[in-house]
Amino acid sequence: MNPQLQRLYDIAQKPERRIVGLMSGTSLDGLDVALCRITGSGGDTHVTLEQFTTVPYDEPFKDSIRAVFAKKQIDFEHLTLLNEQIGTLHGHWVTDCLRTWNVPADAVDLVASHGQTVYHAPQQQHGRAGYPNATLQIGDGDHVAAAAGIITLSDFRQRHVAHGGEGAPLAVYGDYFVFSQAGEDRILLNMGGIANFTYLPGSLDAGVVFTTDTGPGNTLLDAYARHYTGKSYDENGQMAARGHVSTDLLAALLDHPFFAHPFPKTTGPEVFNMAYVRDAQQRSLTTDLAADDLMATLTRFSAESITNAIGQTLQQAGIQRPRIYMSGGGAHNPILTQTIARLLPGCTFAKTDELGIPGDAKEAILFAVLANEALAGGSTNFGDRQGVPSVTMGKISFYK
Ligand SMILES: Nc1ncnc2c1ncn2[C@@H]1O[C@H](COP(=O)(O)OP(=O)(O)OP(=O)(O)O)[C@@H](O)[C@H]1O
Ligand SMILES: CC(=O)N[C@H]1[C@@H]2OC[C@@H](O2)[C@@H](O)[C@@H]1O[C@H](C)C(=O)O
Repeated sequence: MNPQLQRLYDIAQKPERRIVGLMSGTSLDGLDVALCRITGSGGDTHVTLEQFTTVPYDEPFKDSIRAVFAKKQIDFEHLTLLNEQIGTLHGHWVTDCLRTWNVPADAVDLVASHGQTVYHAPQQQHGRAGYPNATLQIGDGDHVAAAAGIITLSDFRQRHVAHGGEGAPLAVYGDYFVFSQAGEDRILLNMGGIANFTYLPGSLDAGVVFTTDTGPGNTLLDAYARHYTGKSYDENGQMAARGHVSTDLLAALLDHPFFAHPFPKTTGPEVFNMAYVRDAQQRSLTTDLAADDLMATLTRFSAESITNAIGQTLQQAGIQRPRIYMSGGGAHNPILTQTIARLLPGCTFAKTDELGIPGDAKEAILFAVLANEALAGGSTNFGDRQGVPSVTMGKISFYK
């Protein structure tokens, strides 16, 4: 037998696994690296976060990714080169982090690598007859494994798509396994570039767990902060706080087929980008809006699209007063979080940090949990519903 197969078999049988989760999201701020200790699987999963850091991307690297990111037309050679380069870099950064943390590579069982989404194309978005849901992540897992010297699971989204999903949100699985609490209806709201949420019933019934993207989180705020100030985001919502919301522009921003499409649904910067905002400004005759007013309106747009989606879900499911746990970079934006709280007066709010998981680390931890489930779990039945197929995910790369 291939000794690596034996190693994989042994890892699957261990009472406790050490897994490094890697996530690079739509904000392109850097690679989130979470060293996790995981016991159990499925509803018995228990995660201890041992170490966490974000390896920041420098500007040339961000620009290099932006050249192929969420664009219909790109330089295909550049995409091909990036697939290998990102995998190798991510693998080396794992090695660097482990060295900093004084953890030898052979004390780690697995790397769980999300890669970099470069194009997300659910059917409801591309609308092309005869083509399925599709999504593309690059940063090849074989390169991560070879550079880190650790067995790697990667490319998690494809099996979700192969079983009828849109390839996202995947957080629902980790959220259900790690954060479900008997007796408390919970919403786990993640505000990254794109926002999404998971509804976790206090009944713990996997068959009614629900998830969807809601639209933009920070992606438009970041794009315009960069445009106006050269900084990568509107720190603490300072610009938005100075501005006034344009109700005309807000109405135009909310007037898009994505928001009318039934749940669950996913999206990305392929739709929510500066061209989207410019189009809404033209339709609402607000092209000369001041920078602060535009930021205030875009922040309100993110908040309102999030709360509309949560509000509709609560109504449909007959849920009264859930507790909402926020995570992702948007949870650091007080204008965004205060607006959300104002728009959902029946709910109580906290951060996932209160549950022992730092909000900035949550998505990287999620992929460690998915890798754990691929090896040691797989028996949870989420029912035969769109959006949460009952599958495990991740492709295996040996390191030699
Ligand atoms: N202090 C802050 N004030 C305002 N915004 C902040 C602050 N800190 C972080 N952010 C926002 O959070 C973003 C990073 O969020 P995060 O790391 O969750 O995104 P991501 O993982 O790339 O996204 P996705 O979940 O879409 O993949 C920043 O680009 C910024 O918009
Ligand atoms: C295709 C893709 O990469 N989608 C991301 C993105 O970022 C947030 C939102 O859109 C979410 O659907 C997803 O990531 C998280 C980790 C998820 O799958 O749950």
